Amino acid sequence: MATITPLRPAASRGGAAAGGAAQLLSGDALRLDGVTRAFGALRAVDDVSLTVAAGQRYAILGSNGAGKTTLFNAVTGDFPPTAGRIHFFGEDITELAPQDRIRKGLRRTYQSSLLFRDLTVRDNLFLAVRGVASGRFSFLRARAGHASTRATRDLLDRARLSHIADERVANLAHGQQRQLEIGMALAGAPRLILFDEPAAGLSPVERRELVALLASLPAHMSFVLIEHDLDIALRVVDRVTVMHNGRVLRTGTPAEIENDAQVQAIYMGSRH
Ligand SMILES: Nc1ncnc2c1ncn2[C@@H]1O[C@H](COP(=O)(O)OP(=O)(O)OP(=O)(O)O)[C@@H](O)[C@H]1O
Repeated sequence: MATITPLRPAASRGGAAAGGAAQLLSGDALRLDGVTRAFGALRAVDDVSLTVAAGQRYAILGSNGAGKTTLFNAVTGDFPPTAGRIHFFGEDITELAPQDRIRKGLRRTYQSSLLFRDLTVRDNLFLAVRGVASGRFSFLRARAGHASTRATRDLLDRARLSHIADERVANLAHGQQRQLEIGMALAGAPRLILFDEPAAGLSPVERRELVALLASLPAHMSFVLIEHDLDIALRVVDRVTVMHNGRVLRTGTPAEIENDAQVQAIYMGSRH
């Protein structure tokens, strides 16, 4: 297997060299202690413990049904854990409603698109900005120069979509739609974003654009990525957890995971 070089090693982002950003990068963004989610007799997530440091980029790998999306649902509160605790920047959020987790700076994207297909790229981002700001979606147009309009312009830049700002979403290529979903997750200064298979269905060119977009996210922003494409996952993250049958099989650096015999046997043998 080819050696994969991370685009931005963790050491280049944190520590004293980061100056004012160092404070933002201290501590843990997310800590899971024995998180379990049962559906009847099935333990879709079974006693998972892991820590995502502030500013860290993290990947969850695993074959179909390993429990990756269920783990995201436990963190966001969509399907709260049936056992275990979740801490977000030091605060226990296990019992919080999903909307309250969003207010604290937690975001996610979904495997299936939640975009408004008949609206433009700009309007989708505008609604995301307004939704986060007010705690609900607002269809009122802000006047030009309003903070929401400025924030929308900033998101267009961040998501690398300024050149198609006024295009209807229905007319976008699949890769551009996934970029837009990432742009919407960036609304309202998130502290941690959970990306659920952002590269699914993308062409090789679109995958390169996605990797560049993820690598360009602000250094203080932590993210956790579910990804089947190992090359993408290992290029953009600092740390990896491999899940199997709801449990943690292995946690380590991309290089450790890449060279782990058990991971290769269980995960890479079934990779698609
Ligand atoms: N709402 C639910 N009710 C019952 N079972 C569920 C529910 N959600 C997930 N499961 C089951 O939990 C297990 C883990 O599913 P999950 O979607 O978390 O896996 P995954 O690793 O994300 O898989 P994939 O890569 O295919 O998305 C599966 O057996 C699935 O059928």
